[in-house]
Amino acid sequence: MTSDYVRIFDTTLRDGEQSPGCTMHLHEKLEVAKQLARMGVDIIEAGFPAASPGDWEAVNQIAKSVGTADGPVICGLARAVKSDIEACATAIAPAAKKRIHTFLSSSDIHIEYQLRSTREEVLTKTREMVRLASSLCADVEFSPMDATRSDIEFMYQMLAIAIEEGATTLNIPDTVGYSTPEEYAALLRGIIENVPGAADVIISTHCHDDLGLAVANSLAGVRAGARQIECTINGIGERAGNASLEEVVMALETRKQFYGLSTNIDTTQLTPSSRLLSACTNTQVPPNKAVVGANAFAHESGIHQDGVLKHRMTYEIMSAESVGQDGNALVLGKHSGRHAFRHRVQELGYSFDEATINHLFARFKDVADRKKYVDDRDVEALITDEAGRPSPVYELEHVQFASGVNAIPTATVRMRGPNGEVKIESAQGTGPVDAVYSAINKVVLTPVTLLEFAVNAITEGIDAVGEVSVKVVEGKHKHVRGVLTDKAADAKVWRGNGVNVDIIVAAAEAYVGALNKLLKARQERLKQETTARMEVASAAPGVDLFGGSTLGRYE
Ligand SMILES: CC(=O)SCCNC(=O)CCNC(=O)[C@H](O)C(C)(C)COP(=O)(O)OP(=O)(O)OC[C@H]1O[C@@H](n2cnc3c(N)ncnc32)[C@H](O)[C@@H]1OP(=O)(O)O
Ligand SMILES: CC(C)C(=O)C(=O)O
Repeated sequence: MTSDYVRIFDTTLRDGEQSPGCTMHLHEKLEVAKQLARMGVDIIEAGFPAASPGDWEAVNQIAKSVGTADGPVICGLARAVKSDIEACATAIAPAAKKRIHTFLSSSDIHIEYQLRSTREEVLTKTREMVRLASSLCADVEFSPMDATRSDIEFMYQMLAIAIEEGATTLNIPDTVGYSTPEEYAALLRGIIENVPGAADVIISTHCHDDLGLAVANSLAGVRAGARQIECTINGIGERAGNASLEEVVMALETRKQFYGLSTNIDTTQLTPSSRLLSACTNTQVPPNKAVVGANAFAHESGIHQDGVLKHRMTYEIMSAESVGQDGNALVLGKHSGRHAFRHRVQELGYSFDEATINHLFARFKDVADRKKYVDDRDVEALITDEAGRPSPVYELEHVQFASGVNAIPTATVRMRGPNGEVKIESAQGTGPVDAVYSAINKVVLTPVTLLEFAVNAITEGIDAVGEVSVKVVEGKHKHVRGVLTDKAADAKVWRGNGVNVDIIVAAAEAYVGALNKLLKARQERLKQETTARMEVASAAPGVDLFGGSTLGRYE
């Protein structure tokens, strides 16, 4: 039975629940079933009623509350066993549209070892049990379990019997995920061509992912004429799982011209469904999971980000919004480029000239080299740090330090001074920060008092960016917990901030920042004093113009 419509048969609540650790409580199964209905699946396989009273109850509740006339078909699974089929029939009874799905192995390995039976007995059982199911429900699906490892002629016989006894859907399971797309397509074509009546029933795919081919096999199946795909949210299921619903649906949707097929799925419900299931089963969706993974629409590398900023479709084949994700994301990291960085800075509400962007970008790369994720707070921290920084008197070009248990904390700094001169100094200290500050003091030669030193982690995690803020005053003074106690109590306090993944480097940057502000202010003061003296000198020749303190004295 071919048309251009593919039924989506969701088995999250049956095969999906067979995933180790994915068992759900009744209320969770109900919630998931409601979401599946909202999303527009055609059939919900709600469980295996004979498995336990709890599963019977879950199937029955779903049949009652989700199996409405305009809702999905509610299906239950049953072995080719009378009591299983009867339990299934009673469980699904309240649904407006219902289906019994019964199965029996067709492969010799299953028949001989698992069923401890014979081909003849299996054919008889198929006839009796499909007949029973059909007597209880008009809509019957039959699966020859382990179809892809079965003798093909024998399976044809089994399927023909199932059709004769009323099966309306033939599901062809690749139970152990053994098939390849070409083989699976050939298998389905063979069934449609060779099994009497097969062209008049719905052929269905049910593929497992043991070789990572479940989605590819399912798609090959619909190319070969299948019009039902059995699949699960997030691809959960026995062992490596089933074909993932979101992947098959989006493959059909995105490649509509190629497949020429449609489904009833509201694709914007894919991510909400994935998240609901994830919460109910307490399992994380891998970030790189197609369609619903956190990284499915995240671009980290500069070339891709630049492309996406210029035109989304350069690197996206579907939109994040079309599958219910919040939107795409340009994730800043060490592979990012200037375009993405500038874009993020603008998104954060800042605008800078090209030179500043380039400077910020260089600092960002430095952070990104040492940090796995650079988030908005990191970028904001860099911007704030940059904005509060006057053009430096001293530039900290290099800082290195050594510290440890029973080690003498030692630091070396290389700094460029106001006239472009480079100075290198080393010092020891009580700890690495003290050693770095002592080395900086040896370069700057400006007596100061450190009033406050505070460390703050701006972002979380072991690779977080740290911020150090310091307060200094000019000269050597006494203070108690940052409050000056001597005659300089009203001295101007200079603040500095440093932001870096390395807290010692952040401390060095903060200190140099505060010193620069102090020295800059003094330069300004001196300039004003000089201008005033010049004016006096031109009015009274012979006066000593530079009798007071000078910046040069400290250098
Ligand atoms: C590929 C699939 O996903 S198939 C579905 C798998 N899902 C499940 O098994 C979940 C629900 N299952 C259960 O709760 C239990 O297995 C039950 C209630 C169905 C059966 O439990 P038990 O009676 O204790 O049997 P157990 O599970 O140990 O063994 C399975 C029996 O079913 C038989 N069996 C397996 N498949 C079928 C079948 N399609 N039709 C008839 N009998 C079958 C086995 O041969 C075995 O029979 P045996 O006891 O005569 O040796
Ligand atoms: C019951 C059948 C359809 C099954 O789950 C399988 O064979 O994998």
